[in-house]
Amino acid sequence: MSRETLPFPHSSIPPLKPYLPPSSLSSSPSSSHSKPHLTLTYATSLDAALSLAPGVRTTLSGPYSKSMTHYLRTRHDAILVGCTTAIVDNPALNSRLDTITSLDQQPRPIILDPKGRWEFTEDSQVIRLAAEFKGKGPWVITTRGKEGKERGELLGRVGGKYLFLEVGENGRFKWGDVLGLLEEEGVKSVMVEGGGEVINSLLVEPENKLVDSVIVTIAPAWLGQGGVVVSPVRTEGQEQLRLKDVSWQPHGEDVVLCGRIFTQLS
Ligand SMILES: NC(=O)C1=CN([C@@H]2O[C@H](COP(=O)(O)OP(=O)(O)OC[C@H]3O[C@@H](n4cnc5c(N)ncnc54)[C@H](O)[C@@H]3O)[C@@H](O)[C@H]2O)C=CC1
Ligand SMILES: Nc1nc(O)c(N)c(N[C@@H]2O[C@H](COP(=O)(O)O)[C@@H](O)[C@H]2O)n1
Repeated sequence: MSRETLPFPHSSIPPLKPYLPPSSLSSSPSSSHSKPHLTLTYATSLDAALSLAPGVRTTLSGPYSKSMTHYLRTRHDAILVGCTTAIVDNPALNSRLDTITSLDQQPRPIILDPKGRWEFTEDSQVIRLAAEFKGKGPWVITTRGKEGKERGELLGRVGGKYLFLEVGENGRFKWGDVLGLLEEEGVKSVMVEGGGEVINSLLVEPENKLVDSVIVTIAPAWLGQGGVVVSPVRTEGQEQLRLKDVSWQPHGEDVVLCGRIFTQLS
């Protein structure tokens, strides 16, 4: 798997700015007690697919939008994915921009793993990169009793840790609880990258007050049926879920769509 460095995407930055957390958020310890800024960001095909199939890592972004995503990673305190993504993609979850000079510029990887399914080892990308100081040690959010002792020690050795939450009846964490926990841990901004279950569960949150901005890379490809798709369950009243304050920017062959969520009656 290629782990090349990526060029800093100078021209992408001005149009992204309105959708990003203020740069002072990360560094200011005094701006206390507000929910972390949440940016929902992912790459999709023309038929709303994130990947060809549930267990398949699929490249959608071209080089220009990929650099943009890696810039986004530097602009957030944390980057969050579901455990299936961690298991099947073995992601790095760091920023590989050629301008990175210190670990402070890297986001904290956060993995939602309520059942302790992610069997990471020292060979897992995110662990290896943390050991090499090319990324921060991951925080794994799980439920009490699902953590592993040896894995906890491994996390500790690379600067990561387990965090604990209770799940609701659906076996998932409440997003408000996840953000509350991250706020307690001093996280002021988080980019949620996926996968499908994470994104779809976030998009059906009542009134969608948790997502501050949405940045989606749309690649000029259809993946066909059977893929992991972004398609949230419609809520009572058949509301459309739409974006407002929308902007579109071409990035090579891809388009990057930015906006903020609002709901509208059909
Ligand atoms: N194109 C893109 O930008 C991205 C693509 N992907 C792709 O998505 C696929 C994986 O997506 P999915 O199978 O939908 O899995 P997922 O990555 O969303 O993980 C699902 C698991 O995360 C946990 N989870 C999710 N929401 C939770 C919540 N609210 N509370 C507690 N735990 C929660 C659960 O254990 C659940 O089984 C992979 O094929 C991956 O390659 C993943 C990220 C981005
Ligand atoms: N922006 C974007 N474009 C794609 O084409 C993708 N497949 C993804 N996937 C997400 O990025 C993670 C991989 O990150 P690393 O390159 O390993 O750091 C993957 O796990 C998905 O979250 N994203």
